[in-house]
Amino acid sequence: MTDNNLKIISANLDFYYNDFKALHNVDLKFTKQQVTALIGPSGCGKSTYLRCLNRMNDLIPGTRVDGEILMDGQDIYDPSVDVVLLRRRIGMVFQKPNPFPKTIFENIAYGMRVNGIKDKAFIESHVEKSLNQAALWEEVKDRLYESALGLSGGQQQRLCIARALAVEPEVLLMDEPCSALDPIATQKIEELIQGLKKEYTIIIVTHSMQQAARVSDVTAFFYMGKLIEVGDTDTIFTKPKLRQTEDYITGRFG
Ligand SMILES: Nc1ncnc2c1ncn2[C@@H]1O[C@H](COP(=O)(O)OP(=O)(O)OP(=O)(O)O)[C@@H](O)[C@H]1O
Repeated sequence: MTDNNLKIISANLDFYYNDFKALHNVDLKFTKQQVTALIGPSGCGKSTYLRCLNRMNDLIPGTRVDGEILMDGQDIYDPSVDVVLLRRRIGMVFQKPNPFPKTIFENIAYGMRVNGIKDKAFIESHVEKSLNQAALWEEVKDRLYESALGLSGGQQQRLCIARALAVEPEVLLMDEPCSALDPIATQKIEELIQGLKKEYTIIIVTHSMQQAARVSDVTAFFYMGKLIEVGDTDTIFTKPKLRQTEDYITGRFG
């Protein structure tokens, strides 16, 4: 694999909440147009690691990062980095759908407006494009000016994905995006992830082994703040190298 295929590299990454060291020396690489699943038992540091990738942890007082994270070869923790711009390039979808209490249209248009875009036709076409990308357009095209809060949970989560895509990110971070959804809505999101990976680098935290196996190309197993094993998803689930990984994926612990 050439370095051109690598989107993000973390090297020797340590992370602290005050004196508590939550991540130890994490070395991990993310390839373009691939889905990487982060798995591991509760409290192992999956979400902490995910939030390091777009500097969301900066918002938590008393936190500290050592080591480096490079995106396209550039250190995202360099003091010269514009964090707002960074988060535009690395979008995020959270556990619970969190639409704004605005219309469906405004939820998607919001990011463009914040970025100073005023051209009405441009905004309209991008709202449609983003909703299409998130496989939601057909369901909402006749109710764009109704409140987003009237959508079902699964629709709200797809709206949040559309909102993240509307500012044209390069990477999409998803922190247990299906945990609040029923199996049908979950299936829709999983299909969506498969489609989106053609254009984006996707990193997903999931508690579901089945979900990791279904949607990801690469799986990284974390335990107690350490990256234990990473590899092709098929290999991790059928022939993991380490006993700890095998015990977790077979349900013997966690
Ligand atoms: N804001 C915080 N302040 C202090 N400690 C925190 C904070 N957030 C997480 N931690 C601690 O850091 C460790 C890793 O937590 P994290 O939420 O990253 O794990 P996780 O693998 O995502 O867990 P889960 O699967 O339960 O969401 C845990 O010990 C947790 O208690």
